[in-house]
Amino acid sequence: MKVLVTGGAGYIGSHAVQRLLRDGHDVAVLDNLGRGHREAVEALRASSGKEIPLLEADLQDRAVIAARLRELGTEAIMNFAALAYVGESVTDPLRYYENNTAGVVSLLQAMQDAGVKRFVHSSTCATYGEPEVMPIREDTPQSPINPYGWSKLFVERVLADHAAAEPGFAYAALRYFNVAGSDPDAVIGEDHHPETHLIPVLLNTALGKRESATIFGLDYPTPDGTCIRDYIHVSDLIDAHVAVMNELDPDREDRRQMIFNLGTGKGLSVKQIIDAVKEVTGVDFPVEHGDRRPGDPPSLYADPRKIREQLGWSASITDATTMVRDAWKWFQENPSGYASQA
Ligand SMILES: NC(=O)c1ccc[n+]([C@@H]2O[C@H](COP(=O)([O-])OP(=O)(O)OC[C@H]3O[C@@H](n4cnc5c(N)ncnc54)[C@H](O)[C@@H]3O)[C@@H](O)[C@H]2O)c1
Ligand SMILES: O=c1ccn([C@@H]2O[C@H](COP(=O)(O)OP(=O)(O)O[C@H]3O[C@H](CO)[C@@H](O)[C@H](O)[C@H]3O)[C@@H](O)[C@H]2O)c(=O)[nH]1
Repeated sequence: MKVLVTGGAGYIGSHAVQRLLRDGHDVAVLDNLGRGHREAVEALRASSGKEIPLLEADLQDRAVIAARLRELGTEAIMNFAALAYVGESVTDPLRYYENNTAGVVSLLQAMQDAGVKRFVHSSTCATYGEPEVMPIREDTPQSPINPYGWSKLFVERVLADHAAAEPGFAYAALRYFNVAGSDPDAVIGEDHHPETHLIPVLLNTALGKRESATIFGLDYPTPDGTCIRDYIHVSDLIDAHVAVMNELDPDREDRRQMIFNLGTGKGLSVKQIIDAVKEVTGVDFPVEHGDRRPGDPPSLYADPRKIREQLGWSASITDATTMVRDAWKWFQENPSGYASQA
């Protein structure tokens, strides 16, 4: 298939590009490089020997994107482009609604202009907010607790309404839990600025780039007092995207709208992740005990049954050690991250 990957210069999107190329798809990238890395696309070009056209554009450049979609003959879009800092979304909500919500509306209009019918979208478990009952099912009520989560939930609504009005359109909204790990061959990796995600923060500490790491809260109602999350390896996450994209079919009622959680179903605590990072890196870095981070629910993990029952897909990696080991390889080989920092 001819696939456009938006946000393809970012962490998760670049892994999608890599996998789609390996599967023989014709892949192009759209990214405004605001938070992505040209070097990620260059590394993929070098390792694959493929050209990988990079369209440096914003989701809201409707006319430019529509023209490019026609030119490329694009058949499906995987959309990873978004701003994704919860704290920033609280201080600058309009930017999040403009980029993450209005941006996707504009992208859908460009798709409509160019007649592209298949859309796979990055949603998030942040759309559920703080559910009282675990595990989280797809029909668990969605009630975000920050503008980032709302900006993504609004897109789910836009997609449902658009699909209802346009029978030729098929989409998936995939609600990711905590994405972790990276390409085991370390061609590409995870490089956010600033970095706030637990595993890369710990790896930076193991590398000596930070003096210590901090556990945000040890008084949660969990077995070891630290927060529990559902970590899914980025390779598994992308595997699910490919499975879903292959099934999307505007002509089949049961394949026009697919909404799935993407997690392993297994909860891991912050302390368990720290133990895995210390074991994999062999570095006993200092860990401080800090206060709770506002807005962090004690425990979030998926019920991953729906995608297993409907598509036969489930995550193959459920242990923290493998996720950390793969991420660590890229960190060791690229201690300063990608060469030019976005
Ligand atoms: N990392 C996680 O654990 C996680 C969890 C749930 C959902 N998600 C979602 O997955 C997606 C990818 O996350 P990531 O961690 O790879 O983020 P990332 O910041 O590494 O990648 C996002 C990419 O999108 C690009 N981008 C952003 N807005 C754009 C716009 N308006 N036009 C063009 N390009 C734009 C950025 O330059 C960047 O390259 C996001 O939609 C995020 O909300 C991530
Ligand atoms: O230095 C740190 C960083 C994180 N944590 C804790 O580690 C857990 C995981 O935190 P983090 O890696 O920041 O992920 P989340 O806050 O769970 O959010 C991620 O996962 C969400 C979906 O689950 C996405 O929507 C967000 O974009 C993404 O940042 C949380 O309990 C944090 O309190 C620490 O204790 N210390």
